[in-house]
Amino acid sequence: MSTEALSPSDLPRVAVIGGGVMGGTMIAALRVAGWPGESITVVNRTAERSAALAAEYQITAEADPRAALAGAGLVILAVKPQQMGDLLDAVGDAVAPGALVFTVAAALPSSFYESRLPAGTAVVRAMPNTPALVGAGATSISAGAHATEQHLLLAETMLRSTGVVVRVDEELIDAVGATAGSSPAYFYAVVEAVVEAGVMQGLERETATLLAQQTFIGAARLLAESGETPGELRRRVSSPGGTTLAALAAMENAGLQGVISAGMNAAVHRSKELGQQLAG
Ligand SMILES: NC(=O)C1=CN([C@@H]2O[C@H](COP(=O)(O)OP(=O)(O)OC[C@H]3O[C@@H](n4cnc5c(N)ncnc54)[C@H](O)[C@@H]3O)[C@@H](O)[C@H]2O)C=CC1
Ligand SMILES: O=C(O)[C@@H]1CCC=N1
Repeated sequence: MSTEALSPSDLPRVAVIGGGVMGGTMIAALRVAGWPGESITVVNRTAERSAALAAEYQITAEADPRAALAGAGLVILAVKPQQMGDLLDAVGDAVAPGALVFTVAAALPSSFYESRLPAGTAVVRAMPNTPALVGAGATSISAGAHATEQHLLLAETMLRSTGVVVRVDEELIDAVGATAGSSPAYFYAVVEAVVEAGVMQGLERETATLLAQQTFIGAARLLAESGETPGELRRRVSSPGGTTLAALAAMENAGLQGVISAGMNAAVHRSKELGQQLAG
């Protein structure tokens, strides 16, 4: 399965099981990467969502996961970790010989899949994030026991339109989840907090929202396009004896770094806890 040389007609048929936020994002990635719509089948618990994805991406919606899995060389699993065991117990035996199983679920180790799939099935675990939908994602991939370089290349081919992709050892995937998978939510929470504080300082909510959103988008673009470190860009905002240093000192006194570390520790802890609970 060499991916660099694959033409669209050679790309494996794909079954996407779970068409929610991340399943939809992966379908978008496949289409941008060149997979023809007719080679992609989505199975979702609610038929309305499958039909909406089928219409948006010109793919096939299927109610029966076994029918979708038949002949699929790439299987994308995008259900919640709590839903994965039941799914694999019900249809894992229908995964075609030689297929790559690509999973985006947090918490569950590749051994969880390998023990529920036909012997020797290749598994690649990914930890994507929602900005993948706009080509600005940050995703890690990790090989399971039977996944080869060719399988990782296939995963990278699929993800190439989604932003940055890094390979990590599976033992680090919980750290990636805390750093990248969950991070968009921290960011949105900070934007919300800045808007609330701006309103408390007297701004109209609409004005505070416009200013905060544009500022964060602009700051992110400057970080991406200037080539400077976050520290250097922070210093350029912080005039000696000025307002920004007063704000940053007050935030640090209130425990900014500690709050972020505590949040990320909680994300890693929850992932390990969930993995242990579900793996039994
Ligand atoms: N949302 C995010 O930012 C990220 C999510 N993930 C992972 O992606 C996975 C999916 O998460 P979301 O897309 O956010 O959840 P979601 O709830 O939006 O999507 C899950 C979908 O799976 C469907 N589903 C459940 N059981 C099914 C079954 N047996 N057969 C077919 N469809 C079934 C549900 O109807 C739902 O549409 C999770 O395992 C999560 O850990 C990973 C990284 C980031
Ligand atoms: O919240 C979650 O469990 C998933 C994994 C990373 C982002 N969303």
